[in-house]
Amino acid sequence: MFAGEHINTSEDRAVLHVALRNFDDFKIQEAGADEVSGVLDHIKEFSEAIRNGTWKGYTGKTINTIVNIGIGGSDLGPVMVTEALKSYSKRDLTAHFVSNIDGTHIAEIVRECDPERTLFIIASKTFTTQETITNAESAREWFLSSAKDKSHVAKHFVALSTNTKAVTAFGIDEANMFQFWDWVGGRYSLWSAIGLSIALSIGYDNFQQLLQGAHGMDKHFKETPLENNLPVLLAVIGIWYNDFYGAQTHALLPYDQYLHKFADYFQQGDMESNGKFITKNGQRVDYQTGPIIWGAAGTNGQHSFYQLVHQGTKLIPADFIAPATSLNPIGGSKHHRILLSNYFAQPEALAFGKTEEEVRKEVGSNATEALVKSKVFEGNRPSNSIMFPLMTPRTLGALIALYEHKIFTQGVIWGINSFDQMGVELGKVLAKNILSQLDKPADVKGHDSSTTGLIHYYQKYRKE
Ligand SMILES: O=P(O)(O)OC[C@H]1O[C@](O)(CO)[C@@H](O)[C@@H]1O
Repeated sequence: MFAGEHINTSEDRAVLHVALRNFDDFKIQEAGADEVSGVLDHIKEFSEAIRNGTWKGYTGKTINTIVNIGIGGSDLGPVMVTEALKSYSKRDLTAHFVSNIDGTHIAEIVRECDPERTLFIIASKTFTTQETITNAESAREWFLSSAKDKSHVAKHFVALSTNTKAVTAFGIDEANMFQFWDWVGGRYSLWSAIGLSIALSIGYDNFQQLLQGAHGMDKHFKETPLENNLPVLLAVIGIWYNDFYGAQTHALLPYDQYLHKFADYFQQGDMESNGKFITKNGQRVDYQTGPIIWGAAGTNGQHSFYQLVHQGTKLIPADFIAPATSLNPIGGSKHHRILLSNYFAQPEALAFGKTEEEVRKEVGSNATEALVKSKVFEGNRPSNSIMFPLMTPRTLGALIALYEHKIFTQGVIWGINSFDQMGVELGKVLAKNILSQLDKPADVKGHDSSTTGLIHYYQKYRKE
């Protein structure tokens, strides 16, 4: 990866998100790698102009709302990071994120926007993604219904993409396009121009700190012997439970409200990378690959799904993640001490459980056998605990890079290509065909009876 070899073999591409946060440390030979700092300068200049109010909207007012329109890697990273670093954000610059093709998503967001003061950021590596382009067109329509004049689009729409031709065809000025390169995978793109909404929200200096933190983890990953290498340790522990103990899922459980989108983010990061049954050589694997990633923040999960984690029939390895210090130490950090007492208690309960003997002592001799058994915790349920001093941009950068390299290491061990995503294509192709058949029942052809029946039902009951 660091050498710039085309390890994304199916697409014949290098995988160089590490080049986006390199700071001239590693020598990387790949077209575009020397353009990274130029794009960072563009991000700096633009984010400062928006934040200090020198960039004005079409009526001369400053921008107070940004709307990132993107999906998958062009959405989840910016959403997760702006939430995680909200404490560092410019509070009078509201950030919204539109991703879903469901019109409700954009309709509800633009309700909260003033066209004179809103900047739309169209984030799409390919600039062909149906959801993003449709949402962007609707945003432009909404904007022009107030602004009237197409020349005003330049003040309110920018693009983050590798596809200059499609961006200019959409009507966005090339000067308002932030470039990146095909060696940046979508789910590894928050470090690139796709991070513009992050820089706008937390400021360029903090964005740089985020990159620095990731770079620190890159160096650790590249230079540390395997037995002390954090991404490698996480990777092999994960493989141990996945491949040798039959664990189907892996839970990400941050005890930090700011990380409430962390599991969503790594659902794509991990499952789109390692959800594959074919090796790089085209063989079908005869072992398990990527786990199902899921999770939720804080103690909320304890009051919903932890019952199954503690006493269910499934083995669920989990990562518990927490900062030692809260950015909101209200009540003299009363909340944080309670939160952390739970963060410490849960892995302990999972590991050591409660024996039948202990339960008997607790419930007394009058308790029924059924009650005794229902209170037993078998224990021996595995978890990793990750703790850091404080949530800062630098720490978050390192934390994200830790998981990125964990996923990469697992992919290498499983012999799969963690950097393509062929599995998302079939659904897209079928949907395109179905879209062309939705108008008339007579057009619905070539499907199984279930699909045909469903489309006919829709055609009968839809109201235009
Ligand atoms: O940035 P783009 O090209 O719009 O793609 C969005 C997302 O779609 C995918 O290609 C497939 O879901 C992701 O890998 C990617 O992050």
